[in-house]
Amino acid sequence: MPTRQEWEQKIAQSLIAEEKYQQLSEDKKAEGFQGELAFGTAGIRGIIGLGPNRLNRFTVQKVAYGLSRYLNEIKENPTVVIAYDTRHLSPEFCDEIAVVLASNGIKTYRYDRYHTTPELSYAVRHLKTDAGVMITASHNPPEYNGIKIYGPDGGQMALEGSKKVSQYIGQITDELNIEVKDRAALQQKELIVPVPAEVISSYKNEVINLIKEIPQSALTVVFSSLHGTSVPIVPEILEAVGFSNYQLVEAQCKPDADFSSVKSANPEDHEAFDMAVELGKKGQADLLIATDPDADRMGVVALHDGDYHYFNGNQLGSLLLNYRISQTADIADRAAVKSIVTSELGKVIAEKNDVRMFDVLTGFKFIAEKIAAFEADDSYHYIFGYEESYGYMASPFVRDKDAVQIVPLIIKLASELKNEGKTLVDQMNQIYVDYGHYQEKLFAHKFDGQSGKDKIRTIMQNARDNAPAEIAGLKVIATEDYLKQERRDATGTHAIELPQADVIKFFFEDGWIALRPSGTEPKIKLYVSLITEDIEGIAQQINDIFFS
Ligand SMILES: O=P(O)(O)OC[C@H]1O[C@H](O)[C@H](O)[C@@H](O)[C@@H]1O
Ligand SMILES: [Mg+2]
Repeated sequence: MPTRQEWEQKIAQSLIAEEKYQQLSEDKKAEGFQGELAFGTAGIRGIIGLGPNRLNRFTVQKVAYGLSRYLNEIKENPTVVIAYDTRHLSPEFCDEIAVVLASNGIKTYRYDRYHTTPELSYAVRHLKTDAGVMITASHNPPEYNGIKIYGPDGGQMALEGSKKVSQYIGQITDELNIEVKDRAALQQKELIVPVPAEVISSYKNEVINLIKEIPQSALTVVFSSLHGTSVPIVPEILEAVGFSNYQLVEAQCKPDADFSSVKSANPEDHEAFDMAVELGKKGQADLLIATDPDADRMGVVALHDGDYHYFNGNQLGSLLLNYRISQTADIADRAAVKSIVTSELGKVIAEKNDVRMFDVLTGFKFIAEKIAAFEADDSYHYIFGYEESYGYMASPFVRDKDAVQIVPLIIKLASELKNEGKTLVDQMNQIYVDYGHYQEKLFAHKFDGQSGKDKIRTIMQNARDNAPAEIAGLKVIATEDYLKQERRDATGTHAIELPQADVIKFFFEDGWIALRPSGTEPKIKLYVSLITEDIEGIAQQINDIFFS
């Protein structure tokens, strides 16, 4: 493996600005050489910088070369489609990946401007390529970028495939000298070609076909792309389905790799809505909607009794699931899919409406796998999938979470409610009455660097070794350890039929908590899902037990 000195001698070819690198502290420089980038929940994600543990031209070429080795092993003349978001170096990384793939004989389609992650998922399916690549770090801070890799179904590559790609990447010993051919010659040979325009229009038509028409109402909306990829495509679709009562947060709807107007371009964070709230208040807008930079996550804030109410991902998922159930009443054998750390409320709603709810591990790739399984044995009709992390998918013309199809869907629901004199908050309260007052709270504790990784590991180990019989006064009636793949309850020990994952769940009479290290950010997460009137109080007590 190249030494740090060899890396520093080639900084001019790394796409990393030398003066920026020289301004870093020695510790920060050294972190770039501690370890290597690896697959997480959603592809490979890392800080842009110099070294094998950073995103730069050489590590991006290495991932591309590993992918090309994998694809050439499994397929004659494989093809790939690549898209990129509005982050730093996304277009440049897209170029580098296209050249490496094409240099290894792989025909590569690439978009010529930024596009959303759901459009990439769709392009894989529409062009029938063998893989897809999306250059993005999704909701992560601006100093990150990343590579999401997709399989032929348009879902993020499943564990088995990503393991093989990782093995090929690991076999590359000299990432500073990966051979590539001349880009112009590759384009000449049509080994690098633009994504046909009809792929873009065909995706939009699929969304329009899902939504049909948004009923006229007095509903008004403020929308923000948080400097990401969802503008112009979301406004174009809203106009196409007859909705023009929206205003864009203009300053935020311009691509900006520094996400300058927000502390974090993540709709999970309430501050991401600050400018939307300011604009919304001027005209008493009913809904404030924001998507994350690659437009696979959506957050919503609703005006109710004169105040703006922030929904969490579980609540939005429950509202949308309930809506999809009402929209698909004529379909038999319906199924919905959620992650194991997503609220129980969705399961109660589904099963009380004769819809089967399936639980999968965190990661939309597992929802995509479930849809593929339903199609393979024609067992169920998928109507909705979601995760508490603000990711939803209604119609499976894509196989990843898709904020572009969900924004018009939530507007359509809100518009229908508006005509009944109701808000999304009224609808949420009705769901609580009908199915149970499930409340959720998420604590995400950030621990950076290697010491942070060690601390997270200790917390998880401690929770396993000292599995409590009671937590904050709640009796533990069952424990699920997804690393051991076993559930323990009063009836004994049972196997968990899901792949291994570093997650522990403690169950109570009225809900559960889960502990899980994040796979996209240096965080450990505590998820609380309980029927309670005081989620803040009980959740804080539980958090203090594990994190004080
Ligand atoms: O909790 P994490 O591992 O950070 O993942 C949180 C979310 O990150 C990404 O958005 C993935 O696409 C989601 O599937 C996942 O739920
Ligand atoms: Mg995202």
